[in-house]
Amino acid sequence: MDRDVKKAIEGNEREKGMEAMSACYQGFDPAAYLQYNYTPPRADFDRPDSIVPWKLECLHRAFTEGDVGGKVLVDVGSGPTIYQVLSGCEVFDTLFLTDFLEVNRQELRRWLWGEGGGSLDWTPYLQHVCKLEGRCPSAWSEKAARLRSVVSDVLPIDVHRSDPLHPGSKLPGAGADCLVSSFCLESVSPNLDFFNRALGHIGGLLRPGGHLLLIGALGESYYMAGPGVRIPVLSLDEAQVCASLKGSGYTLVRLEVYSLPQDMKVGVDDVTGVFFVKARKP
Ligand SMILES: C[S@@+](CC[C@H](N)C(=O)[O-])C[C@H]1O[C@@H](n2cnc3c(N)ncnc32)[C@H](O)[C@@H]1O
Ligand SMILES: O=[N+]([O-])c1ccc2c(c1)CN[C@@H](CO)C2
Repeated sequence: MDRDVKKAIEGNEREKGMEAMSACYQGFDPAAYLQYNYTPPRADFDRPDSIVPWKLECLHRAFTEGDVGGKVLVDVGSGPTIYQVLSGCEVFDTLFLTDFLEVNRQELRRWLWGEGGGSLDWTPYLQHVCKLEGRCPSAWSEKAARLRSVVSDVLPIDVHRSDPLHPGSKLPGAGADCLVSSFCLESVSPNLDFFNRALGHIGGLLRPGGHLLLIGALGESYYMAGPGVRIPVLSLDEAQVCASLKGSGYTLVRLEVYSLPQDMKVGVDDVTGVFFVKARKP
């Protein structure tokens, strides 16, 4: 087949895949998503084996062990959540939160700068991270103020575009010093080729020597993002995650894996594990 024709077909196939995934996300319900995943048992701060405390511990350690630093932190595919930057906001003074959907960007703005506060009370999260930092949990309002003071903007993003951030919103300087992204790439990629390309696209936002903190689902094929809103997920295992990072040129610093206890399987997805990766872009 003629090379140009093949390329056109491939390009057309990619566009169709992106359109199909975008269509899935039109029903995304931030409040439901938060209820499904960010309330007990998955977010039970009295249970050492709960998923969210595990994620917060991984992030706290990664941001505070001394090798991560700079000015700009970008969270890729923030969704309606802020937990993923509660440690990073103490290290960086310019943060960008990003998401594909306006409903999620609105949810973030409501918590950050709005009156109503948002769909979830993040106070227990702020208190828990204060404890991890050796601070009194009552310092949670100072942490909230810090986060609000360093978030520079809430930006649209599409990881399937070679330049994921819209042209107008260029990052300052040579790009981000650190990227964090949780449950995004595998949840928006129809197949492994999309996943690997998206990993490459977000890598373009990161300066050489910068760090990537990636949280994701293992063994997951779908998740519910609202009543009747079923979103397909690329099912990954640890070996594939490591292979994709290597293929994207990263140096793996650490991979940690959480296996879900039975009572963390609450019927909103079929996830079997969660990975946490700290990697460095050479
Ligand atoms: C499973 S949610 C993860 C939310 C949050 N980071 C967390 O840890 O719970 C996946 C997110 O990816 C966003 N998303 C969907 N398509 C995207 C795309 N093409 N590029 C970037 N983000 C996308 C969705 O809007 C959603 O907020
Ligand atoms: O347990 N959790 O903390 C948690 C949080 C978010 C998500 C999951 C689990 C599993 N599904 C993903 C979507 O692919 C979203």
